Amino acid sequence: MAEEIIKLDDVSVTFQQKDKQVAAVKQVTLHVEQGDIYGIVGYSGAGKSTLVRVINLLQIPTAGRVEVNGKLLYQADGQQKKLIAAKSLRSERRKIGMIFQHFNLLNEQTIIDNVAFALKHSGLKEKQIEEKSHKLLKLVGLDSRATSYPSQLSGGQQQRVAIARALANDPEILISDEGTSALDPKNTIQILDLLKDLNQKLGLTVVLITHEMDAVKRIANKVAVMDGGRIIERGNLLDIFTHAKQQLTREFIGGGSLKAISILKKYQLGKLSADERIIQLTYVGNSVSEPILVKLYRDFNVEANIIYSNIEVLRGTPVGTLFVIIKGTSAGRIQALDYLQKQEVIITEIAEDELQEGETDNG
Ligand SMILES: Nc1ncnc2c1ncn2[C@@H]1O[C@H](COP(=O)(O)OP(=O)(O)OP(=O)(O)O)[C@@H](O)[C@H]1O
Repeated sequence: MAEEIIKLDDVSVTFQQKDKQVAAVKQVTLHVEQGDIYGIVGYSGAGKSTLVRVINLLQIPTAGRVEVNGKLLYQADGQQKKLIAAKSLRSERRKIGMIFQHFNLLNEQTIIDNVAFALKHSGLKEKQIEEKSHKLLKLVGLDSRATSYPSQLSGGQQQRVAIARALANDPEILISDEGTSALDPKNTIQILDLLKDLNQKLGLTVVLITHEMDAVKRIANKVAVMDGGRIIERGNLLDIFTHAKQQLTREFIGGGSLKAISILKKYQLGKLSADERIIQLTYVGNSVSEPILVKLYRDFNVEANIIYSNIEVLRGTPVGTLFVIIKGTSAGRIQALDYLQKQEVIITEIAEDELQEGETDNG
């Protein structure tokens, strides 16, 4: 197991507003391993920004423990609160880069000066700062625009500059707080791919806050879903994708399971006879579908009717989902599932009550 570079334990953040308290983060424990691209998704107001601001103590928690890069930054034991000294905090913060939705560049300064600005307190000489700034701009593919001003660049290019600036002090961690939310789809993909590239090239740990699951599907290896200040579900991307337990997680994942369940409900396909079951088959990489289902019939006398099929790409790997009704004797069905498991197909049985309560209409 890689080293845990971010350890938030039992962290709560409560804001005091005029006449009420807002519990933005409630007893959240989140451990991020070095080299992770950890996606944190949730609707607006779920507490994502507040939680990640705790990582570099831009937000001091009300309770809990914060350890980053092996250093204890904050700990609250009852009324006793321990906060790292201001000077050490400044130096620890340099190891944590951050990018935001609105880039936050200095508009009256050139691109290179925007990057150089972050090196002001680095102890480097002017010449070295200039060299390093060029190197950083090269890393994000923008060295040729060094003397341009932010307004002369596209949104995607401006975010690249912000990334170069965030990397100026060679951080171990990069936090992206909705870093692609203001970008069009093409620029979003380019920025996400750049983050993945930096993760691989530099071993940079990335914490990716977003309300767009597609961003997470493209680059994250782990994901946590936040709702009402809590993490309601977490895990590695494929597990969450194939075994989401919470309805909200399924809403975020979208695609496969929600659509299939809505079709099953709409056409009342969930009303099964005693020898039928609905199963979800998920397979990674290689294609399954027809030949395997034919084999179920031939070898185990189990019929399989496809209700819904879908392919998604997770971190560059195609992942197929099939919803099928299988029909056969109990023994035949057991053999069939056993066979599918041996083909490395992930099997999830869909409980009938999931298909009967309430209505979903997701297309
Ligand atoms: N400085 C603050 N003072 C008072 N309440 C705050 C403050 N910052 C955030 N909140 C409240 O805390 C809750 C969580 O906000 P937060 O910004 O962390 O959510 P989020 O999931 O990041 O959503 P968004 O994407 O809209 O920023 C919200 O109810 C918000 O109004």
